[in-house]
Amino acid sequence: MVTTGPNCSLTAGNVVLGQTGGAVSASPDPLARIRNLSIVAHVDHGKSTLSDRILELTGAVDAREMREQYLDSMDIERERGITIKAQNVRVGWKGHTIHLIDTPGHVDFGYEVSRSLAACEGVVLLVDAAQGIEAQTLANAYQALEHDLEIVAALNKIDLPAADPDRYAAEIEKVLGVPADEILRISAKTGAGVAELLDAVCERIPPPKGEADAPLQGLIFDSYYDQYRGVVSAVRVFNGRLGSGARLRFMQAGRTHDVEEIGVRLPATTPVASLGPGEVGYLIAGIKDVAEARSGETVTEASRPAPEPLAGYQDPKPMVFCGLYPIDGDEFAALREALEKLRLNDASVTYQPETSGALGFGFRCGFLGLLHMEIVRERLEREFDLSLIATAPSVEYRAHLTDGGTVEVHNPSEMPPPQKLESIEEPYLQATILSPTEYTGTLMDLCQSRRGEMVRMEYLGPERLELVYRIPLAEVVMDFFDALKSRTKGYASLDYEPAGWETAELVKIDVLLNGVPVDAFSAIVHKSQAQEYGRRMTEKLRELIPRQMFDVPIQAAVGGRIIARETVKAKRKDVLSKCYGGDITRKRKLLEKQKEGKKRMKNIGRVEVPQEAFIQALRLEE
Ligand SMILES: Nc1nc2c(ncn2[C@@H]2O[C@H](COP(=O)(O)OP(=O)(O)OP(=O)(O)O)[C@@H](O)[C@H]2O)c(=O)[nH]1
Repeated sequence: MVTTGPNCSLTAGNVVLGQTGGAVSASPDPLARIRNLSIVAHVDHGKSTLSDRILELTGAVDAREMREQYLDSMDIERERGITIKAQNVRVGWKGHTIHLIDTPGHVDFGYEVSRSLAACEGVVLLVDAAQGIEAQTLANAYQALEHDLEIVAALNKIDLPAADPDRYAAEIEKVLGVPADEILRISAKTGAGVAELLDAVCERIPPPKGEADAPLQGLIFDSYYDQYRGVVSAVRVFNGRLGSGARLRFMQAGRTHDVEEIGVRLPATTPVASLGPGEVGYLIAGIKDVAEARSGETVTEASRPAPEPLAGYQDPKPMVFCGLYPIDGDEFAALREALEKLRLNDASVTYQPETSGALGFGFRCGFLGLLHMEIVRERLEREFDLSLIATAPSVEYRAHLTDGGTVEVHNPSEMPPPQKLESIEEPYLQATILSPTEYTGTLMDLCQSRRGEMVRMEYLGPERLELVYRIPLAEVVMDFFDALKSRTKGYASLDYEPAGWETAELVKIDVLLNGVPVDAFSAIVHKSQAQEYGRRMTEKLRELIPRQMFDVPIQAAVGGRIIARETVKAKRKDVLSKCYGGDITRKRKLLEKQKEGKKRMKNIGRVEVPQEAFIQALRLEE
């Protein structure tokens, strides 16, 4: 398993790391030798690999026991090779104590990135030496600058034959203003240059500032639920001292809790008596719900509270919604229980019960983004052993009514009828795309076909381009990312941030089977795309719905007007006609099978629709 570094001992509440480690309490200025930093990088540029190498090099984890990507602990993270939950660990390097704060790499978790950065004085900006700057590199660099952090830039993967560090160092200098000769060159895989990187971190990133005697102000920047300990939060102390016996006030949630344990990760969790200014560790305070200890919370002492919380708290708001239904209707209670448990760990998921004529009882769930949605669904299926149908993802709309009221619409069924509607607003994003210049035309085409408006176009070098578009979120949640990748052979990268609301001409489409609307297939789309959506959905359903004893019309309608129609022709033969009379056991088997299949049929407008048809049809966008 894990060792806690060479000569690790506990003194006076602070962890002192010997040999390579730095003593937080031994120095005259306890803050001078602390460095708090985060490694930020575009996805796959090697952040986790570098974290692993640093753990190994500083002796925090024994090389023999090193698992790949030590800090990514969730199964799904490991399989997908992405980091979802921020982790943080304390290591020692040449007399310094370094807190390494691991930030999530995906845009869906942007707010968590921002909170993690608020706990740091600097970042290591890692760039793949064979690919150069990508969209998230820019987003990360801008965020670091916004938080006023020192940027230590490093080109990674210099061991690759395709690496061209000189070229990309020049690119970084031009685009981000970091002098090329200050950019480190490393290989997180072989370990080359990693020691020099740690030296540069200690030299260039400033130590934290803070008042030990002031009232306590600690920033919670991550929380997860542990089934034995309750909520475990990552905390960075800014002022005062967080002591193990304290009664804490969570300033935003307005709750008081007693500290059960505080400690640091080396990376093994190691309790300490207190954490002083500039220090990073974990906090357990008998909390049962992560919503009470969200990222961005400020903790202070109940007996001597700080006059105000630290800046910048924000409630994460779901951006993407979908209905989740158990394939087996009997699993509804199990799904509710699973969602309750999952939410203890992930306060950003929202859910409320809903009923669908076609799919039965389920929940309308809200997510931070598409990847978040996929992860939650996968965790529900995997960790709670459920089989689920998800309806097409949608965004939140604001419907302004003729009587002056406003309704938030998370589901096509909540859309007010056209005669009551004054206008509808939809959420927009500012999307930044980085791509080789040869794809400029096809990318502009794509953005325009998704109702995007160009904000800016800039050359980052002779062969690379930055495109910035304002684009409706609804257009991005569908399959924008896949389309972007396939049109550019995977070379373009995307980052985005919320950019307000705009009025749009949106309509609700209903899909009718034999004259009966099927709520699961309703959608809100832009007027210009209604025809296309209707045509595709009806065509797809014609293929998926088995023939019945009569003709089945499939129609798409907008406010009572039919915009597309297909027909499933009546069948002529029944199943038994295949069995030329003779073999009775075979006939029986066939009838049994048919009965089995029927159990999984839904009856809509006298039409028998197999469960599978719903699943397939809802995959329309893939
Ligand atoms: N050749 C080579 N490959 C590397 C190096 N560093 C990382 N890789 C590989 O690059 C891939 C991505 O590395 P990760 O460390 O998972 O990247 P990441 O930035 O943590 O990715 P996310 O957690 O998804 O943001 C993996 O296959 C690594 O083995 C390096 O220095 N050289």
